[in-house]
Amino acid sequence: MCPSCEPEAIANGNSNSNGHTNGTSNGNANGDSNDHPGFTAVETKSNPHHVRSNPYQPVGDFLSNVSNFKIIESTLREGEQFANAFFDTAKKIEIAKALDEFGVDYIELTSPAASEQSRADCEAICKLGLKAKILTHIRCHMDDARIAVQTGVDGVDVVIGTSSYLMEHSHGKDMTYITNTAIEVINYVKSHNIEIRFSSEDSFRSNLVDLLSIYSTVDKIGVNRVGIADTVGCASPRQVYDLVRTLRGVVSCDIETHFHNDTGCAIANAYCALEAGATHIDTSVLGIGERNGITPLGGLMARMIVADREYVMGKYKLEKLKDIEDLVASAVEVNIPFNNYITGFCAFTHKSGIHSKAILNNPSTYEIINPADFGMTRYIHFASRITGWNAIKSRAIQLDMDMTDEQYKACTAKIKQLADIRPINIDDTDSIIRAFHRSRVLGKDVSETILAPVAATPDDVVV
Ligand SMILES: CC(=O)SCCNC(=O)CCNC(=O)[C@H](O)C(C)(C)COP(=O)(O)OP(=O)(O)OC[C@H]1O[C@@H](n2cnc3c(N)ncnc32)[C@H](O)[C@@H]1OP(=O)(O)O
Ligand SMILES: O=C(O)CCC(=O)C(=O)O
Ligand SMILES: [Zn+2]
Repeated sequence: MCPSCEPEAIANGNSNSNGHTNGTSNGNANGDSNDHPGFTAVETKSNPHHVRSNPYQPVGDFLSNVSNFKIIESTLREGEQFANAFFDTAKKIEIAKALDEFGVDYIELTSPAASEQSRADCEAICKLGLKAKILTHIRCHMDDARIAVQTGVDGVDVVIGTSSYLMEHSHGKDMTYITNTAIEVINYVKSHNIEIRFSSEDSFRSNLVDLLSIYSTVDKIGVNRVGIADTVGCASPRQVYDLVRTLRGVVSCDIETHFHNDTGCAIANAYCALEAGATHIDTSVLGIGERNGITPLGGLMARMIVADREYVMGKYKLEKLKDIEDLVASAVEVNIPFNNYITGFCAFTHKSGIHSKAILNNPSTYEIINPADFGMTRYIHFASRITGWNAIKSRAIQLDMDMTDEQYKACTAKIKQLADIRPINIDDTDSIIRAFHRSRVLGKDVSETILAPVAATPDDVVV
């Protein structure tokens, strides 16, 4: 974050120019994605948000788990499948501890069959004594199962593809073989008193009868969970709802769901799965995973806090989200996207005059999420041609420059005059406010030194 955007610095009017010319930076190669040039942290008249009855509140449904779900955090499994990911042992431990502190229910780790170091890391994380249960993710194969149960994990997630694509081109096995092997692997893992989940890879391109038949079989032999996976990201929320609701009527065990984001539905699909009765959602930090990844932890939190704030706030340490995202972003060498849920640099920045005025009166007007719930700050952007006088008034008051409403409006017109010529920043706006206040309110001469930095040409700004 740039020094000029520190809330304290802004609140006492000591903002510094950082050389940026506008407030629409969307991050750069230096990881400098949190700049807020021209923005100001604001105290609003009503902060925190008003709680009003919400006409879009989830429809009451006794099968819905929108207010009672668990997170299987897979940054250390699915996330390791992200193109840029390499986590050494120390980094895996740091991430596992951070996720545990955040409050995720499960942490899923790469198969110990993947490599000797993967196995050793799995053992090391199991020995940390975290509150979260530790899972590892294996193929539906006895060789993998034998290694997994020796690692000290609390549970094993078994997966095998059931779509014709995968049965033909990946493992080459038919449903009879899959069912028999699944039964053998499940019974073996269960005999070690370890949690067991059975999942069909590529569920949404699998035959529905095949799916329900194998889930019913594994449910009867006592799996803890079955999993539905949208491996290629093809499912729509409605398809998810239908499949999960159907499955809910077939099995009595928990239902885990896993959604890839190829078509941008990963969060919506997770939400619909919960509405339909799924119990567990797979996430990864920033959504990292194969291709463009899966349901992001932060995005899921954003969605769920709107549905049931009390449940989410009571269970997860939301103020730790940004640190976890920074940790993972740096480990895999990416920037946090400018439009990231909750933590993107402009997630709580209000720019247009109409929005800013209403936000200053009551943040619920244009915010569905209270940034303070995540330890984040709300900003008003007040350095552009679309800034209104209410925003300028709030900035002037922060700077201790009281004026009449007519003067604020005239001052705003001066700011717009310059902003029509070139992008302006926080210093430009502040200089105009100061110069305007000095000349119009205090009746003093405005020296060139005050006007110089703000003017595109000496005649641009005349107060
Ligand atoms: C959709 C997902 O994300 S599933 C999870 C993906 N995770 C991983 O792949 C974990 C990391 N993987 C690895 O390290 C390796 O792939 C290993 C160790 C698992 C296997 O490595 P290799 O033996 O070299 O095989 P390779 O990776 O080339 O091919 C996968 C093998 O698993 C088999 N296979 C694939 N999926 C499954 C499955 N779900 N259950 C059982 N076998 C499977 C394939 O038939 C193939 O076997 P074969 O070519 O030896 O007959
Ligand atoms: O095990 C699962 O349920 C999901 C596996 C996976 O990553 C996928 O299918 O995309
Ligand atoms: Zn996946």
